[in-house]
Amino acid sequence: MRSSLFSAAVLPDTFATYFSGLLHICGIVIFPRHSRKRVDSHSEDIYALWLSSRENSGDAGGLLPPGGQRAFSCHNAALACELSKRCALDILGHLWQVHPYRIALMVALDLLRGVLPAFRGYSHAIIIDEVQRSVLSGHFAVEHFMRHAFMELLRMAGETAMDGLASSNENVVHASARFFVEHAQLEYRLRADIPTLSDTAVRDLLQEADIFVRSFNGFSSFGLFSPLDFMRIVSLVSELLSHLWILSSLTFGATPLPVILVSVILSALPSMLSWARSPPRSWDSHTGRLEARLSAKQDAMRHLAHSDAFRPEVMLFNLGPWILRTWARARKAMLGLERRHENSDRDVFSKMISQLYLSGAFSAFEHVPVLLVLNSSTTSLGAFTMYRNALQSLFMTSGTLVHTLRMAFQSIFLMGAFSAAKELRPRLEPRAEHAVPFQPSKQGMAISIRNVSFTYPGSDTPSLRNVTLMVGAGETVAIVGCNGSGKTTLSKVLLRILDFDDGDILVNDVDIRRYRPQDYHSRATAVFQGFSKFSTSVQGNVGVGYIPDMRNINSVQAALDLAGADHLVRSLPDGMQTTLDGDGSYHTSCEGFSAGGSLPRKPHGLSGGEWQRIAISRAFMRARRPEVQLLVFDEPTSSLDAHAQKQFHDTVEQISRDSDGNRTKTVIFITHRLSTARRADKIAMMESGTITEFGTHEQLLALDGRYAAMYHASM
Ligand SMILES: Nc1ncnc2c1ncn2[C@@H]1O[C@H](COP(=O)(O)OP(=O)(O)OP(=O)(O)O)[C@@H](O)[C@H]1O
Repeated sequence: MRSSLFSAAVLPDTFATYFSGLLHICGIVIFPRHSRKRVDSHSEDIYALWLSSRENSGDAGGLLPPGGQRAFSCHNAALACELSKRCALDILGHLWQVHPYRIALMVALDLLRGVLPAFRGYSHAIIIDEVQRSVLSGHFAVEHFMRHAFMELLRMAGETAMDGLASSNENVVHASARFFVEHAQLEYRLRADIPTLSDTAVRDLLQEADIFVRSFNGFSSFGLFSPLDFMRIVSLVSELLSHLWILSSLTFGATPLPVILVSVILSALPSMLSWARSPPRSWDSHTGRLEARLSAKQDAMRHLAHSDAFRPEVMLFNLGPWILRTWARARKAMLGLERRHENSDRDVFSKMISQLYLSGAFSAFEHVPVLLVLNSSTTSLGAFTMYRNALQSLFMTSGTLVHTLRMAFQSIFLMGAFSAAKELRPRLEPRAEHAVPFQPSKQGMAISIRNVSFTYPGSDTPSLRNVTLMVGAGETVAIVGCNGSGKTTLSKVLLRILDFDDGDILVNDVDIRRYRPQDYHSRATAVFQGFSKFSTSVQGNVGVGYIPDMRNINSVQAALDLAGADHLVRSLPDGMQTTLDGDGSYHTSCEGFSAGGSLPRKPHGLSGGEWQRIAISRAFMRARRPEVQLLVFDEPTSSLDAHAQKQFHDTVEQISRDSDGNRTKTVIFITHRLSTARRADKIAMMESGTITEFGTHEQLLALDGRYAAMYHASM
């Protein structure tokens, strides 16, 4: 199953190689040889490693639920190391390519910021010592004191500026990382077809991958931890080392003055850089509205990508690239706004004043009363304070480091899920060596179904059993039968929405499995039984039937006219731009999905028949196109009145012929109305998942079987 689902992971670049080597060394040093061997022998790819981590939950044989915390065992640690080697580089490598200097700056600043608390301690100690000296000698040296106070202020300003520089740099890198992971998330979600999604392990994988993506927004179930937060480990380690250094230098009597000077210089440098940055730009109320609209647009696209309800339409009409494009445009625009926002906020002076660590400075003086008590002591109070603070910080930093490492450990498995999801190969996609381009035929699709069987995953009863059906190019075939006899399932198998377990389907004499789904789908159109009702404008609802013409009012109007929905649209308050009350969870104006720029209107409800006309219009958006050779209608007129039904069938008849009256499209429609079925060239009678009778209306009546009985009963 694994080899068919996943393509080979593509790694590494130079940056990746460097980290890979580093992690490999960690693997050799940290983890015992026997646990590494277990990983090597049982896991060939990222998916296997991820799966293995779920199996090792410690529960009696059970799999961890998606998002479940992995136990910190030797085996899991080895898996984490292996996963890091293979996956961390995927994201970091991408970021490195986009922002090499920013990443380098980020690491450098994190290292520096880790050392700052130690310098802060030194600086405070010097001031305290100065106060101690003044009190003990009875002589208050104003110049000395002022110099130290000035140095301290400079240090604080430098520290604040460095924080500002670090956070603005991190924001840019973070925004890129978020774009990268969210784009990848949409891509793998849109790529996953229904057969792939029917695998529960794949669903769990996608769920964990989604948690990972959310961690970039700070919504991870493991807290605010994303791979970028791994940098915090660098910072914490450098802080830990600096405290250790203070403790050892105090213990061995080193002088703190040079350290303070280095601190001041290092702190002042980023401050200068920060001041030299570009001036703030404006941020008006219009931007807020724009931001809300962009955010709604992204939500709408995400919803389309994630929702199972829309999946058949998304697949058939190949909405994936359009969804990705629309989302990416909105996301990029949003990032641009955020950048503007951030720039306008960058009033360095006010930020510096507001963020100055004044309480830290004042805390240095709280020891003065202690000094008065200890005024006979020969011990420097500054050294005593610094020693005590360094010790306290050492413990606090160690605690934070352990906590951060634990979060990082859990995050690695989510990252594994994300990387594996990116490699997910849809089940309907043929292997490259087997794929062939669609073989068109002038008369429409010739379909040959032989002994096809199919059972829905998780079901014991086959929904299709040994189905055999021959549909000639340009023929119209009606499929009839009782509820649950397998008609819809057969139509979805034919449309490559579902796969089949056994048998063969040839389309224009080629195995249907050799056609790429996207290629095949572009040759067909359909009205599904449970068609999607998008909560957007009429234009958007119809336009998704053929994305290139979505914004073309004339094309949309022509499709509405063909479906007899023109009267309906005229009666709506905003005509084609009326927002409909569909079954989506979003009510928003999306690009091409409703009136651009305006706020969402109150959604307008439609009757079942009216919705059906909208769905038929959607199918008609592309039905007339020459490349479309198959029209499938699953109960398209179940809610339409008799006149509308006749009109629909007349239109289909007209669409399926060229100007000379020759058939150019094959039509398959599923219906319970036998009076309608008799219009077809041939009728297939389905019972319990198989075709029991097949022929013309007259032939089936002459057969006097099940169809004849149903027909007579319906008259
Ligand atoms: N997602 C599913 N999972 C499991 N079984 C399913 C699923 N969808 C349909 N089935 C089952 O497959 C069988 C055929 O269903 P299908 O929808 O193809 O019937 P139908 O002939 O189109 O029925 P109707 O005339 O009511 O639309 C039914 O027994 C149904 O319960």
